[in-house]
Amino acid sequence: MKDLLYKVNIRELMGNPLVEISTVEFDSRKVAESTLFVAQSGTQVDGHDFIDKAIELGAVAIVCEKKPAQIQDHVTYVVVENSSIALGIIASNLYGNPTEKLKLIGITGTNGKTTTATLTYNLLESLGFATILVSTIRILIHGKEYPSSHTTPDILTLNKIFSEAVEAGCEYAVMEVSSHGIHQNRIAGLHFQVGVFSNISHDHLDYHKTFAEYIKAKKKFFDELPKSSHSLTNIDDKNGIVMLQNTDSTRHSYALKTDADFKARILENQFDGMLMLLDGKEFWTPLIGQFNAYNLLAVYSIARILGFDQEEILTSLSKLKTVDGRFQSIITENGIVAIVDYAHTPDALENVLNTIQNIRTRNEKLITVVGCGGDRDKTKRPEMAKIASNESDLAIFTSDNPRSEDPEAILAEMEVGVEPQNFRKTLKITDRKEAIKTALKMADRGDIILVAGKGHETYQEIKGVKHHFDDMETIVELSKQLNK
Ligand SMILES: CC(=O)N[C@H]1[C@@H](OP(=O)(O)OP(=O)(O)OC[C@H]2O[C@@H](n3ccc(=O)[nH]c3=O)[C@H](O)[C@@H]2O)O[C@H](CO)[C@@H](O)[C@@H]1O[C@H](C)C(=O)N[C@@H](C)C(=O)N[C@H](CCC(=O)O)C(=O)O
Ligand SMILES: Nc1ncnc2c1ncn2[C@@H]1O[C@H](COP(=O)(O)OP(=O)(O)OP(=O)(O)O)[C@@H](O)[C@H]1O
Ligand SMILES: N[C@H](CCC[C@H](N)C(=O)O)C(=O)O
Ligand SMILES: [Mg+2]
Repeated sequence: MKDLLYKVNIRELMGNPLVEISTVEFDSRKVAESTLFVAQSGTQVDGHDFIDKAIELGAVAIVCEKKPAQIQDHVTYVVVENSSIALGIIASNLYGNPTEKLKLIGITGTNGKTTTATLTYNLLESLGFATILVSTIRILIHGKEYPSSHTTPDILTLNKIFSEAVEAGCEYAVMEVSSHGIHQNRIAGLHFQVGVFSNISHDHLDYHKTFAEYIKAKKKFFDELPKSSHSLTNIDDKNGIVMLQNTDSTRHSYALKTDADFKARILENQFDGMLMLLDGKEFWTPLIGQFNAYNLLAVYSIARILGFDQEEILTSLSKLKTVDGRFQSIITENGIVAIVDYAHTPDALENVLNTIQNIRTRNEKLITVVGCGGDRDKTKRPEMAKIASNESDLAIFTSDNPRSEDPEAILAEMEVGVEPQNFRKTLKITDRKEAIKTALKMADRGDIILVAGKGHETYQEIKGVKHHFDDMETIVELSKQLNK
């Protein structure tokens, strides 16, 4: 117990500090013999209410913020100011402080985290360095895949997988840092070498309540970076400079539109790739769209900050392919261009549609199939419907993951955003497969179908139940069936 508490800010300790601990848990349902249980207050319940339950199941030590009314003699109690921060330090001690042995890069921002993190991982691996990736889609330890349940997992899981990465010989670690993760101290105690900010726009206001609070959550990540680390920000974003205002780390910037430490420009943008001028050098990439120019520039800047050579980075970077469900496209037998993209925020949807607008000839139809997730920020709904109907020749509104909500009610909230002149350009088809089928039926050779919102996801959650669903798979299957 004493070893686990090293560097924890203790207010009061009752009982034996030398008690033998077998494992640490923050969920009473997972407690077994000799567990140290950390009670945290949450968004649904308060972990302090489960202290007795944890002791019943075998907990021998408790870390908490409030001293329980009933103290049990055989149990050690440690009162701290903030138990989720204490949990971060304990988790790191438990697993031998793995992030001190890795060069850890954390990426935050509303959009582009998965893309930037995955491309950074792919770049480092292709440069010959064993790396771990922690992302929304998957966790990869030097090529070995593990499932991922959150964008930023809890701090015990993080330390566990980082310690496995150290064992597997990894030198670098790349992870997505979500605003929920920062706010809930899921990254407490991690030793970051580089912190990256991509952008901030409308999302998660159901959780953070105001945009100012959302910005504050993201900024906290940079405020807490140590002096020895580096921070990198996109200064084309209105809040890019704000993020680094109070950081002790060494600051770096990137931009397409303004002067910055790392600069790039798009020279040509087509459906099969982009020609860019990156830090003064011409460079071809199969990735598409301005948002990917930002992502690639961020990856390049990270690699430069880590000390890699420009030529070496560009050679490997130009070989990197798109990330699953991020502007993933196919051309069907009959020449329809179908694009699957994870755009699930107004900003992302606008970016993807603008990218398509910039490349298309306008002799073809653009059909967008899109929905909005249930139990998530409701203010996104009318905005996304407005953007889709404005920018497309036809917008089909359908279900994303309704979760516990009524799918029809979500669609009704989306439709509020459609401007009167666009009414005739919209359709509402609740069943996502039917919606995709209709889009395919209405498309002819050369037309473009964008299926947005679910990207790589392989399920659809309706009334709390997850069913198998894969946008790309559905498109391929239906286009064959319909001879399209
Ligand atoms: C709203 C939210 O973020 N919730 C996360 C949070 O749970 P919570 O604080 O609400 O937990 P709670 O249910 O109130 O319980 C409080 C405490 O009591 C404990 N407890 C609870 C019940 C019990 O019987 N015994 C017990 O000990 C819990 O373990 C917890 O420590 O902490 C949990 C453990 O880390 C997370 O699994 C959980 O994620 C939920 C499932 C979730 O859906 N989160 C999403 C919104 C999320 O985090 N998304 C971001 C990405 C967003 C993005 O950028 O797009 C992510 O990083 O994935
Ligand atoms: N740099 C960017 N700026 C704006 N939009 C982007 C950017 N990169 C990607 N997008 C758009 O946002 C979508 C999500 O991208 P990505 O999965 O990389 O973001 P994320 O930040 O990981 O999202 P999440 O928070 O859901 O994990 C993409 O499918 C694309 O439409
Ligand atoms: N990480 C995001 C993903 C949203 C993806 C979208 N398909 C949805 O289900 O709303 C969230 O949990 O808000
Ligand atoms: Mg992500």
